[in-house]
Amino acid sequence: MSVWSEMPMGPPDPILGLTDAFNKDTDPRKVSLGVGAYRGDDGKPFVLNSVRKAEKLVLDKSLNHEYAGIAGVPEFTKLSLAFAYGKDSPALKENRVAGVQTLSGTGACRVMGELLARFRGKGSAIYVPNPTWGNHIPIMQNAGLEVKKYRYFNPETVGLDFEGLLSDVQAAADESVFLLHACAHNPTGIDPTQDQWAELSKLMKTKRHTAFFDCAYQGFASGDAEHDAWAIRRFVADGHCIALAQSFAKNFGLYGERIGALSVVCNDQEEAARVGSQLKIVIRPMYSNPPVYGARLVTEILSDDALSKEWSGECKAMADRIMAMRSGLRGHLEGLKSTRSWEHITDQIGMFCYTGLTQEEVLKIREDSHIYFTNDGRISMAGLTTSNVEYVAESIFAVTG
Ligand SMILES: Cc1ncc(COP(=O)(O)O)c(CNOCC(=O)O)c1O
Repeated sequence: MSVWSEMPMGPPDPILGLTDAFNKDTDPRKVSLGVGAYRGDDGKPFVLNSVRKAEKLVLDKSLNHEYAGIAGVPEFTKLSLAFAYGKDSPALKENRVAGVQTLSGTGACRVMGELLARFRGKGSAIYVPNPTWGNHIPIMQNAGLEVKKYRYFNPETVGLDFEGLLSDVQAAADESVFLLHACAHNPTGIDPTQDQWAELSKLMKTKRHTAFFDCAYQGFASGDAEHDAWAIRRFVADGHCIALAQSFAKNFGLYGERIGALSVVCNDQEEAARVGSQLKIVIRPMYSNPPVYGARLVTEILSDDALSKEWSGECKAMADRIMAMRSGLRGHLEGLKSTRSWEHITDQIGMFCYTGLTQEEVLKIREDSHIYFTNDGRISMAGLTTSNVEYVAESIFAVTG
């Protein structure tokens, strides 16, 4: 008998477990539409040329492998915040934004969860959209917060339930914390319009709520990084002291480098210094300090105008390919004279399409056609290619009519 003997087998992760099942499937027609990672039209992972150039630049510098500080590579964090808030952000110019490098977006969310539990109390609430990225819930629960849901998705219209969202924001106790997806909502692909963001900002100000933006797709949603940061910059301009999680996994294709950032807009420089010190106190005993390589790559790109421009073009190309697959999938389904409306496929934005398929339909498509996507009907659009999009449409049509 050992301390490990009684340990039960845990359930597979709903998203990553799907990839394992796909890998085991031997049917040649199989298609993986599960994990939210970009693939080219060849179905393979895509390394951006701008990243390849950054790799060479970093290599040529023969840098050492010393620890980064607890807060990470300072130049990376500075560039990351300017990327999100804008080069001319008054908040950045006034040095009132506390920022740290984190283990990608997941790490940023967890550090924020821990900070909130520490200063608002274990069991204090955080509101997340219903539905949200599956991992948000265990991240925040494990950090010691109570996860509450606010209405977000309307199954009837397969669109945003903005009235429901507003009334839940109104009904929450004053000074609540709301997690908001900055762009390309995961899993629905449905974002508020700019007018709706503006209205939400006003209401959250009245209620003195704190907005915690999770931004994992800046540039990848619309193809324009400035456009995708609109909500973040509007809230800051409206005077919100927001928190912001950033991920460079998807938009820079740096998934496995675990590069991201967490920042908090404060009232002044002195407050930012205090918040920064508390962020470091959370990080130090969690993982001490972050890996340097991803930070160096992003720094090379964001600090060089030519490389930034090249990156921007490549990120737009990724977004454009996804949009082409949206039109393709919708077009084929309509061409098959499907009885359902599939407009939402092209109305939605970013990595995912929330199809509105039931779990039963998803499992039948998986069974009959060896097409893998999550039980909630979410399709990772980057898994579609010009050679499989028709097959996927036919397989969906076979089940939905
Ligand atoms: C909203 C959101 N926040 C944060 C993250 C964190 O990603 P990372 O930790 O890789 O930066 C992700 C990445 N999602 O993962 C892909 C999937 O849902 O299949 C995300 O979607």
